[in-house]
Amino acid sequence: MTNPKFKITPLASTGETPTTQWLQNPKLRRVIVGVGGGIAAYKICEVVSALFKSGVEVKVILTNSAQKFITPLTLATLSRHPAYTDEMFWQSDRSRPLHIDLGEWADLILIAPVTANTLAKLAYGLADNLLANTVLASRCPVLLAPAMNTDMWEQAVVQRNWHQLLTDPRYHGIGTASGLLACDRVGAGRMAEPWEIIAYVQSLLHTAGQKDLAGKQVLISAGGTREYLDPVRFIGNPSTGKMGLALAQAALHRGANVTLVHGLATWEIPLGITAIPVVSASEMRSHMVRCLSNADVIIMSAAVADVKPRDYSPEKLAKKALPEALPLEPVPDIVAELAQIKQSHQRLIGFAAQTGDIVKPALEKLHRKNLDAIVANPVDEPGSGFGSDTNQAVFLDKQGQRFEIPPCSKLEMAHHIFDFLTPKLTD
Ligand SMILES: Cc1cc2nc3c(=O)[nH]c(=O)nc-3n(C[C@H](O)[C@H](O)[C@H](O)COP(=O)(O)O)c2cc1C
Ligand SMILES: CC(C)(COP(=O)(O)O)[C@@H](O)C(=O)NCCC(=O)NCCS
Ligand SMILES: [Mg+2]
Repeated sequence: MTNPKFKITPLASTGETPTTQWLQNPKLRRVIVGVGGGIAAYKICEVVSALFKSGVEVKVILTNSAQKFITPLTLATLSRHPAYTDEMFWQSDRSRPLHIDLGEWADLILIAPVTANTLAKLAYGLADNLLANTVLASRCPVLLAPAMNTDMWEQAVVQRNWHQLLTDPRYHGIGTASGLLACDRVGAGRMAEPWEIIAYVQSLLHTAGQKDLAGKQVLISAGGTREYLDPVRFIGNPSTGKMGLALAQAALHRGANVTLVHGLATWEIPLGITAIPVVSASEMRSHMVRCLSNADVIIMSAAVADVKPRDYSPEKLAKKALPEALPLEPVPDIVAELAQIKQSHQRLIGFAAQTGDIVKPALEKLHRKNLDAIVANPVDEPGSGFGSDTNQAVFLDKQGQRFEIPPCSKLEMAHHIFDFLTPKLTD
């Protein structure tokens, strides 16, 4: 059965987790979801449903233990395919072994939750069930999202298996979060959330699992800055940092080490990203300058307030004490300063949020601030700019190359930018 391409209505934002990022035209679209026997398996129903709705074709394999937690019927119904189990693995009415068919079919295998048991099997190449056999009978990328009790996760043998597996370029790992576990412990071992897993899958379908940013340091600024007049009033802008978040996710999923300096993000930070929250432009400046020396790629997608109130009152000003005209002064021009102090091998990309003609002012900013490239972003078009989950842009570089990024998810736009930049990076 083929999967009709559904038109996706973006999920409503809760303001706490980023909404799911969709790729409109993933190059690859066949995903096997392998489910291990852990309580976090309950979250995989949402992943399977969301992937199906995004136009991805999904087939699910459940281990015997997974079936103690969720049923094959649920996952068969959500994926619109049979849910595959060890019982089917041993059936004698097939013309070809099931694990060979499934292994050849898959563009990507997601295993979530990965149990300590399945991790050990994968690390040692054991193959005593349908899932492990399918992994060995395929060559596509494998994305692992482990979940377990903290003591289990922190066992030397489990950590050894985890790190061992990730040395194989085929494997991508999301790692675990710290927080409340089902055994009431608070610690490491929580599975990544569905929105993180889904974005990772979408990225790997775009890149075919290429870790083309492995060993690279990517420094990104995101979100709006705030310049306070007193403790309750500020000059700011509507930037939510979603574009910077998408850039950070795309770079992470391509193997980079990512540092994200962000102004007041309302969303959770994905696992694996080093995040530095800031409020004002001068705080953002000091972190960007401090982190600059290690970076191979620097992307300034933050919307920095250009000016700040000249005077700051540490006490809330009474309404009647507010001045009629607010004296302003400029804030540091972060991108211009980074352009001045960066070395020639470092690539600096700016963003220009524009209305009306987006190209002319962006080109002017590219040259005036001596950037390597600029992303001209029409903030007055529907479905692009501040707060939206989609975007569109014109990418311009200082060599005069130019390409248009049509309306797409911010994650997809981030991948278009890295598709262009990455081959040009020096080793
Ligand atoms: C209630 C319960 C919860 C469990 N949760 C986890 C878990 O979160 N992570 C894990 O690695 N194992 C967990 N286990 C143990 C696995 O189910 C067990 O190791 C099983 O053999 C895993 O099989 P599989 O890797 O084939 O799915 C849990 C077991 C029970 C009974
Ligand atoms: C179990 C759960 C998915 C619950 O998540 P939730 O608090 O978001 O509902 C999360 O705590 C998790 O991923 N835990 C790791 C696995 C675990 O707790 N295993 C059982 C410990 S014995
Ligand atoms: Mg500006």
